Amino acid sequence: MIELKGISKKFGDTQAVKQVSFKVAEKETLVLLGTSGCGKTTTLKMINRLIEPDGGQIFINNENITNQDPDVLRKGIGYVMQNIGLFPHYTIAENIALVPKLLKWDKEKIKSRTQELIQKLHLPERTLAMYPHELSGGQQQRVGLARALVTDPSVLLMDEPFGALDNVTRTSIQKEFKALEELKRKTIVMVTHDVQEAFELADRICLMDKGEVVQIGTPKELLYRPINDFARNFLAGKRLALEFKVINIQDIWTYLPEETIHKGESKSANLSIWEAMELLRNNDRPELFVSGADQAIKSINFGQLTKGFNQYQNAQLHE
Ligand SMILES: Nc1ncnc2c1ncn2[C@@H]1O[C@H](COP(=O)(O)OP(=O)(O)OP(=O)(O)O)[C@@H](O)[C@H]1O
Repeated sequence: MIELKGISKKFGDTQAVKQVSFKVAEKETLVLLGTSGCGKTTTLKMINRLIEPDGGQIFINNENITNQDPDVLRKGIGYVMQNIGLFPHYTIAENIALVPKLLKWDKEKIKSRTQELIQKLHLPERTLAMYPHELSGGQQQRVGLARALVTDPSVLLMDEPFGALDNVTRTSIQKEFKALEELKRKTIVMVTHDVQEAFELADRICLMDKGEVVQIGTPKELLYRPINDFARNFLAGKRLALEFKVINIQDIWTYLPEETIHKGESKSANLSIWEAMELLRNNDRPELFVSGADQAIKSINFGQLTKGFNQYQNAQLHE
């Protein structure tokens, strides 16, 4: 659990962070979202004391971090830096082994954990002997993640972890990231300026502006209950795409046709509207069978899907 209470930081005359407070529950992913310069990175770096706040308090697992030795604190927190930050003159294996060596792990333990991680992150074995510049951006990003995960810390801080990637690589790594079991056990604070990415990966989003928190809430809360014009305008232009990603079949269940009997294969109602549309687009048949709570099955076609979604959307906006 991470808790920030009234955290502030000034650089000269610039109030980079002003009275920021939030709580991140165990195993939750909180995404700090906002335009460039709004104080996201400064906030993140205060959690591992790379920057010291001028005021306020930070607790990790109920312990005030100012009472901890910063080096010990940092060794216990995984950190994925902006622009990856691998050491250019160290091999990939050496880059991953940095913190385990500081913690005096024996060679065998480092080797077996490194092997485990590169498999999970789909990095070819031969990359271990290579240097960062010999790897693609996507591969470097995976190494950055491996380095942050190697000691299995319960807390992970990620600063624009996919920022250096082109759109296609970015989308595929985001998907893998979401599916990685190891990350589901972690309490994560992640920084991004990319709205789509925030909505894809966050349990809750902390929207920031000019060093202050504007709104903290689930993706659905930000979409349907924006607290002010800034929050509303921040999502403008991307609303529909975000709704397709955030809303799933279970959400619109009551607006879909009656249940049916079907013995064959069916898809889970956890499918997002977007995923359901993709499946329907690539389906041989015009309908898709989805199974909701209590194993109830519904058959939906494209028209029924969009109608159900529109009804759900109207209900949200007029609630
Ligand atoms: N070391 C520093 N010295 C002086 N000013 C700084 C320093 N670090 C950050 N700032 C200023 O503090 C403000 C917040 O910066 P910060 O890097 O936290 O924003 P950000 O939201 O992470 O932006 P970006 O996405 O561009 O990294 C900015 O105005 C920035 O110029």
